[in-house]
Amino acid sequence: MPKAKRKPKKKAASSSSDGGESINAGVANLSLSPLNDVSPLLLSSAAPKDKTLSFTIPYIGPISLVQQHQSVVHGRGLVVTRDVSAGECLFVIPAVAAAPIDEVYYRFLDEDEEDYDDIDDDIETSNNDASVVKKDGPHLESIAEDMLIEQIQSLVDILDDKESACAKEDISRAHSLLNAFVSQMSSDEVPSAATNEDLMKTLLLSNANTDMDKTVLDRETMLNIIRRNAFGPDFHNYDTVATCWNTTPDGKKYNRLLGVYPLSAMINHSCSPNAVRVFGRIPNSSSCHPSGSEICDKIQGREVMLVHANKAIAKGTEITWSYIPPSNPLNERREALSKYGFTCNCLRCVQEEKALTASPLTTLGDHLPGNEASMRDMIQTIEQNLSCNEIRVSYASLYLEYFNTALAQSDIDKINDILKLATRLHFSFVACNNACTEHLSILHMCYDLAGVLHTHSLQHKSEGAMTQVRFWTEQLKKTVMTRYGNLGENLENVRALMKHSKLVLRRKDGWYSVNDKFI
Ligand SMILES: C[S@@+](CC[C@H](N)C(=O)[O-])C[C@H]1O[C@@H](n2cnc3c(N)ncnc32)[C@H](O)[C@@H]1O
Repeated sequence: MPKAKRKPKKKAASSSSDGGESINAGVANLSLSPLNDVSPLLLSSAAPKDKTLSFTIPYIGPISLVQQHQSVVHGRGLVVTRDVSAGECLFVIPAVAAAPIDEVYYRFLDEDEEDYDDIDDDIETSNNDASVVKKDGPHLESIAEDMLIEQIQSLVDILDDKESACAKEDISRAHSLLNAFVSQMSSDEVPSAATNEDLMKTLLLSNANTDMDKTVLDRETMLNIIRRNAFGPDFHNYDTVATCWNTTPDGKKYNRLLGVYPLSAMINHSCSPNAVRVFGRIPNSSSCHPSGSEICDKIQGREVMLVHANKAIAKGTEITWSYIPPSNPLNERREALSKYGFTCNCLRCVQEEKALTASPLTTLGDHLPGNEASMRDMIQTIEQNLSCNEIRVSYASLYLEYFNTALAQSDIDKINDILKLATRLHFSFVACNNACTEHLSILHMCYDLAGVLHTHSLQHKSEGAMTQVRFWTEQLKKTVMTRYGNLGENLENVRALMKHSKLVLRRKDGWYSVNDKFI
């Protein structure tokens, strides 16, 4: 199915001077009660089985927002306020505004196609039934964006209606949203206003009673900000979600489509980051204990972003994550990041540049897609001439492609060979990009292959491969717990999460490598 591609979402540079402080003030106002464990949020919409677990949302952990700080790579950024260990939760926040999945789903199924004709030029019709119109990814994306704008508009109306007794939480969300938007505008674009409410009205209300003859944040500007800052679907792009919704009777298995998270927009990029984010839904139960119970009612059933450290972070160090899929070579990452308006000079980029310059092979030749021998040649070149963690991680997609092709006609020698290569790749991921999507893919594959070797050894009464199985179980468990939190140290939870990530990552045609989106 041909797709009209949207530009990747871009995070904008921000030169506003007041946005950071306002958001900082917002953070200070949030509840700071001790967090025991939020990881059950990831597992189901039901209440956690363990009644002793409690958590506080929003949870703001050992982080602080700083501006023009020596340890921050650019502008504002988040730093940790104490030493943090791998897997520790840094913060958990709900979206300030989000496209509610249920409503998007029903609108997706019901919406009159003509409304989206302008952006949707390749609607697929079913071969069997010409009356069934199948809608595609761009169509779905525009529904999600429309709904997000509606949400934003309803928050704005809250500020416009001073008489109404709005919930404290809604007003604070509206202020957060304002800060998020203002922070994405340059200072000369931001009109002067006496109060936040006036500024919000000036920026967003079409009937604003202000001196401005037109709203500054019109629909197009708002869409631009959303596209640069909102977080879209994880694991999947809009096309895969649309396909699932078109083909599965009860296809509404996705939790979240598009949300704005102002605090997260303060995080700068690194190709070798120290943080990773996942999403979960707050259970519809009374088991969350926010500082105000009014907030608790409001956030039940809502999606939250959970951010964990993926390695140990020393006090005062900046928190970073990757804006782009991390397992691309240096030149491709640079090109992708140029759209965000900067060149990354993180340690991984520097090391990779050094390795490529020092080697007689400054570039690696193209491999023939699907050709096992040519992929193997390229991997051999890497292993013999350029072997370092950074290079290996940067060619992880090639390794994955090779593994998938080679495993299609697997024999035991090949499996052993692949496990050896994958072991090196695993440790390179631990060093450069611990617990990212591709890392989990590799680990699931190794775990499965160790199982195959073990079965083979039992059948052939050769030496058991149990040590391999134990090793990969431990590696997988550790990585899952880093990515998704400590899961209450509950092995059942870890298993459930491992099952979940395997389901998402395993495809009919092999292990999944992320091309245009990342999680
Ligand atoms: C989401 S914002 C991050 C917060 C930003 N520092 C601020 O002050 O608003 C993204 C912008 O920060 C800058 N940025 C992020 N990571 C960077 C990096 N590694 N090197 C240089 N600039 C970076 C870029 O201007 C990018 O468009």
